[in-house]
Amino acid sequence: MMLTFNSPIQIINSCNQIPDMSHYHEISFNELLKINLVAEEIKNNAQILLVIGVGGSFLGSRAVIDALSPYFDQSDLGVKVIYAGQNMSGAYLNQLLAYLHNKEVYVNVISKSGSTMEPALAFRLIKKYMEKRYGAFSKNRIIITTDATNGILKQVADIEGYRQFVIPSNIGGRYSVFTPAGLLPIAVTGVDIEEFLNGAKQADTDTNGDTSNHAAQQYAFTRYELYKQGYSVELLASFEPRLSNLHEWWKQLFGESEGKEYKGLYPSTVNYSTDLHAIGQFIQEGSRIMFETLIHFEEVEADMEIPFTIDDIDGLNYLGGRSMNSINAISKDGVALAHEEGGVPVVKIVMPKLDAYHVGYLMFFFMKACVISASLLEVNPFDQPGVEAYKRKMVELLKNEAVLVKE
Ligand SMILES: O=P(O)(O)OC[C@H]1O[C@H](O)[C@H](O)[C@@H](O)[C@@H]1O
Repeated sequence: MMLTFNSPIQIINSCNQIPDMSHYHEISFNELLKINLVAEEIKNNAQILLVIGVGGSFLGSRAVIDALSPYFDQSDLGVKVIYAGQNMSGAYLNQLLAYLHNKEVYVNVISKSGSTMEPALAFRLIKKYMEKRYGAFSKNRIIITTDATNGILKQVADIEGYRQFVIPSNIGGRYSVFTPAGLLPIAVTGVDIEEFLNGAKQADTDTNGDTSNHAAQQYAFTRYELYKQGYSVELLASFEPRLSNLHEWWKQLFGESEGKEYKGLYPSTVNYSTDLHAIGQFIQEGSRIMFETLIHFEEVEADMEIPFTIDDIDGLNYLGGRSMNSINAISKDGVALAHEEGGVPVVKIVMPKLDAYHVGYLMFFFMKACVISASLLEVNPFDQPGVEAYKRKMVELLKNEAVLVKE
């Protein structure tokens, strides 16, 4: 991994208290074996794995699956992972049931607390659907990933006798992609989860040491310095469209970890080059509130070469013989130069290859940088009191309404 800064920030201090984060990626041999066995069973018996979860309980697996899957469905691809419980749309659930109709289905309900409204409601509906469709065998097709002892979902799983995976109690949702919450859905799509974990482990090793000036520390300090200079938005950008859900995962990670006590950078994201033709104008010449973090993977599989044509009617023969990825890489450099000139500081994160190992590396790097960054802001990276407030208000409103309807 290479981290470069177009406007280098001098890092004077180093962070002395980076907590040990090895438990975020360490998993026992038996647990890994169990995940791989269940993933194999799902692959052999289903076309669809329906993941029911929201926030940290689905953003991580969706990010990795999307980043490492082909763009277009392939008939021989095996199991397709789809999601529910990440919104409150009745139309979504209605159409989901119709979509599942003639496909073999497994369900993985993922909720750390076991009580989040969106997945709980979706599961109530899907449980009924699975029982109607598979009868007593539905028990084999529903897998629960939750806390080891707490929560309603844990109770339901025990009562119904569903198979269970544990999200360790000391790992919060947005940091849980290297636990069974992320690993089971990822494994089902055929991604090598051991390689994914190896990447995380290496990132952890590379960013350890109290005073060393490693990449996670540099990134965190740069963000902090820019924040102090009045840049209030960080724009995460990448050049491979299938990374757009990695952006969504990053958004939750940094947004929920830092946005509290009226502090924090607002995490925003763009996909290039698509968004250059939509929001590029604002970035170049709009309010000077943002800096940009560009992610680039040097090697992406299945590249294409630009063909020569005899007439060169479109005038593009000067690019003939070049690969699309190499042009994409130049566009990244062009973006960085133009935005820098327009007053947008640019941080570049360059990864050698888009594969399980490097995606694991990058995600762990971000997790570590996020914890350091929150400590610079002096906020707790592991809680989300603001979200709890929304949940309480919603339940209050729903309960009041229920009383009114009864009266
Ligand atoms: O896994 P769960 O307990 O259902 O939580 C799912 C999500 O719920 C809330 O929105 C929290 O703010 C998130 O941090 C969490 O990831």
